[in-house]
Amino acid sequence: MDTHPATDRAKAPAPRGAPGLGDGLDRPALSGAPALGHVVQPNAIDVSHGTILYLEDVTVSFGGFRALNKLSLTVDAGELRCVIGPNGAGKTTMMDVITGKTSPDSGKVYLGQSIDLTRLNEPQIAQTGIGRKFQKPTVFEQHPVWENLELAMKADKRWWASLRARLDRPAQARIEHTLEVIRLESDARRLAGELSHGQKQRLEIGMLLMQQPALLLLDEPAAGMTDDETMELAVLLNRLRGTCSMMVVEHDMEFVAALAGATGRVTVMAEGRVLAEGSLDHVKRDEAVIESYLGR
Ligand SMILES: Nc1ncnc2c1ncn2[C@@H]1O[C@H](COP(=O)(O)OP(=O)(O)OP(=O)(O)O)[C@@H](O)[C@H]1O
Repeated sequence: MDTHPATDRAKAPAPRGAPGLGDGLDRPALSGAPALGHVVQPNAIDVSHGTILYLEDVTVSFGGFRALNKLSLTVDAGELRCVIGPNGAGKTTMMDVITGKTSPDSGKVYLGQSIDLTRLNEPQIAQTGIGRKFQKPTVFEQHPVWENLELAMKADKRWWASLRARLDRPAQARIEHTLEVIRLESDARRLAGELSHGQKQRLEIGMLLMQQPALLLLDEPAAGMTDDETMELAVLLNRLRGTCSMMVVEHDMEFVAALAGATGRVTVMAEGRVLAEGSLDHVKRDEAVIESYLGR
């Protein structure tokens, strides 16, 4: 934490304004990440200190109630971070703050070293490369799977210049590659509305991937899935490691175990702050975590 501009401004002062925004062609991307291997971003999010997301002492109050209470947390570039915690711990509120849906009363929220997210509005934050998936899948049900991905790519302004009425070869290749990643190759021509819940969830993740996010926020993506669908989703997210950084809020502990493995960091939130952090084994043994969340 002490290497971040929020605490070490002499080394790398955070610029004023909205860095990396403007004509929609210069959205920053995580430097070093292949982003599905298609577009090289001219302006990378500065992850030179290894941090993609930095929250320090973030407080959000609703009336007199503190949903976030001096929350401090960092996510490393390329990391897949699982966040768990009891109902009302502030997990969704944290994601709302990161994406600009909710403004914090106080605290620092940075993407990389220099992008102060508290100075940006929701659309600007989406342009910085933060993608968010809500619990319920939102796909275009009346359109085929392929078109869903195409529409998602066209929503990304950087592609307007290169996308004509017909997709050029590189654009088609991106869609084909994403179909393979989300394992829906054989469903490309089916209407999205005909897909199972698990397939729709994977399609929506694919739609987010078409926008080449640097950081993906996933809010209970396994909710409502069968066991098989849940494990297939875990395989997909594990495959995305190195492509983008991810933060996954989840209650399903088997899913969390499949994502975190033996060494992945898990954050436990309670009462608007971090209660414990470390490997899944570590937090499972933490007395405070057992008390407030996991039970005996
Ligand atoms: N807009 C709001 N107005 C008032 N209170 C709110 C608002 N949004 C959230 N809260 C409260 O803030 C607290 C944290 O809510 P939040 O949804 O962030 O928790 P959570 O950890 O995501 O819970 P869950 O696991 O149930 O989704 C809760 O007590 C909730 O009732």
